[in-house]
Amino acid sequence: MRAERCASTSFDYVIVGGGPGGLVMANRLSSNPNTSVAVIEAGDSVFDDPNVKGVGAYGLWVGSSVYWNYTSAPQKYTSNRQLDILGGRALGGTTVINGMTYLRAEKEQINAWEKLGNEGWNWDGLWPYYLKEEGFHIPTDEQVRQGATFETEAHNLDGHVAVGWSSYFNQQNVSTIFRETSEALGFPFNKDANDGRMRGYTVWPQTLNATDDIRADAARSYYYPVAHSRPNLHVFLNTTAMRVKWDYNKDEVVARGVEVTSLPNRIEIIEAKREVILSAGSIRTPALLEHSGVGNPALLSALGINTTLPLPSVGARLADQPNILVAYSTPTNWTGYPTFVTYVTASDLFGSELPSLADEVYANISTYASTIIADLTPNSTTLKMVETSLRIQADLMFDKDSTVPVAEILWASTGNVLAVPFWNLLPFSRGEIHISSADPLQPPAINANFFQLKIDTYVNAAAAILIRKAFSTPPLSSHATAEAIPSFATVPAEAGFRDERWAEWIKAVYTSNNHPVATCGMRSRELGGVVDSNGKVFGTKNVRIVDASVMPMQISGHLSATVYALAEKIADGMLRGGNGTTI
Ligand SMILES: Cc1cc2nc3c(=O)[nH]c(=O)nc-3n(C[C@H](O)[C@H](O)[C@H](O)COP(=O)(O)OP(=O)(O)OC[C@H]3O[C@@H](n4cnc5c(N)ncnc54)[C@H](O)[C@@H]3O)c2cc1C
Repeated sequence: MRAERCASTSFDYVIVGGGPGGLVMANRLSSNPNTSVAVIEAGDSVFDDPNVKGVGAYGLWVGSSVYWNYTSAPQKYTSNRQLDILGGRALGGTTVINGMTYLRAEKEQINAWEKLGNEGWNWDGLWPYYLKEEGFHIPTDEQVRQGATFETEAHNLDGHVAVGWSSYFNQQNVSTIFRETSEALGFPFNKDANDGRMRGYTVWPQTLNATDDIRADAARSYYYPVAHSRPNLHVFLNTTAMRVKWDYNKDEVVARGVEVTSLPNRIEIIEAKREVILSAGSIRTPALLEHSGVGNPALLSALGINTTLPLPSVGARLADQPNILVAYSTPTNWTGYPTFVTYVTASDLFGSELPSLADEVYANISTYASTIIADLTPNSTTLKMVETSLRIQADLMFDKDSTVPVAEILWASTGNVLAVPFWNLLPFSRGEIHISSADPLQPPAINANFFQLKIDTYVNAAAAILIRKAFSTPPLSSHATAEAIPSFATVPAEAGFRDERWAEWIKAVYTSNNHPVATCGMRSRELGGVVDSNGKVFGTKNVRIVDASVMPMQISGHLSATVYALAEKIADGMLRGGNGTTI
């Protein structure tokens, strides 16, 4: 199936980016037949691409054109390493290449969004939209025997995104091993981590159609089901937005459309009668704003771009996660596709050392904020703004009763390897994404400043130590032959979480977890927000952002479930009127 080109170049809503954010908006806004909607997507349709749609083909898209293959800026805290940073480039966005993990967030993390000045953005406010997005497939009896569990109240059977377990899950045979090991270590079995409580050992579902093992990407979920019945919804494929074009009135800047390029040298304006909605993702949305003259005036003028709207926080305060792998050799040949994870809190990781570590973190918050600001483009934010959000994050992590997971330990088994990718879910380090050329077709500079702050290394080191403990705990211990990565020669058994040998190894091997957020954060203006609680860009009359870039803080879940939900909430606000109403 293909999305068609369209002769018209004027629509009520022009949406840039066909990922989960953009396609939820397209679907909901075009539900009114009198409202015309255009989606501009740089990539192609991958509806029939076997390397995308087949669940068993995961990763076969590597080397194809369905993704943006960025290289990060040199990471100055890790020997200037440059990392691969990926993003989907197709109708469906990054959901056409992602790992299909469906995991939402911890309640208190979403509640914290409200503390940043976003009225109504709390767990209870987002919950109906988590349900609305989901079309849950109840696991088969065989999948239940293999470990799949769920709480009925946490799921909806009728929504758009198919969520369930594939037939590859049936072939795995490790569920009880990981579960019993996690329980022996004191982690409770969590029947369903999608209900806002994530801690413990859990079995997660995936965004896939369980009947036929087909990936449920955003296009398959929100666009193709309505594509033929909505002549008012148009998708421009292989079309790249270059900048927003403006009209001016006295108080606010007004978008009149988007300048795009499609065929070589073919440049046109797609006009927006009501709104422009930017959904190009955490990496490209801030870049688009900057190419449109919205951002830090000093940065823009250095590139010869006139400032239409000074908004220095655009692109600032990027938060991403570092991904690391521990691996053990095993005599068994493991099969299937396990989906098991243990979510651990700071208390789980640091035990009796938690109070002193928490004291250390709180005592250093101002220093953390100063370090972050010193690494950002000058004047993008203030000490108070950064300190406020770091303190909220510290409270989430270090309260003695906190249930917020700070690390994800993902149990994978394949062939003769027991692999355990893991990551610090909530690093304190912050970076930025800014354009470095006046050419909108050039990618921006992406700099997460990984391991800017020592506390981030401690969390990863403590998680690695916990994984080692798991491999010496039955029943897992009886299946592991030797530690292959990092090996006890590289990091000796006695090394604690503050040991420099952990830090050295972690910094040498980590990759980006590809979960960038907060580059156009939803926060009050006083706290350096780029958008308000309706997704509206401050100072504009009719530009909204609806994608992962508005998430003001990192979450412990994987991002797509929350991007779908936040887009559903913003769309609902627009359709209901009130503050979310468009002009
Ligand atoms: C390798 C990888 C694995 C992941 N695994 C998981 C997982 O297992 N589970 C999970 O929940 N999340 C996962 N994620 C993250 C998740 O998929 C993304 O966070 C989510 O898709 C972000 O949605 P978005 O709408 O913000 O942007 P995107 O999904 O990135 O969509 C943005 C779209 O905008 C288009 N675009 C960009 N610039 C322009 C332009 N100038 N003009 C026109 N179009 C443009 C892009 O081509 C893209 O299609 C993973 C991410 C990666 C990279």
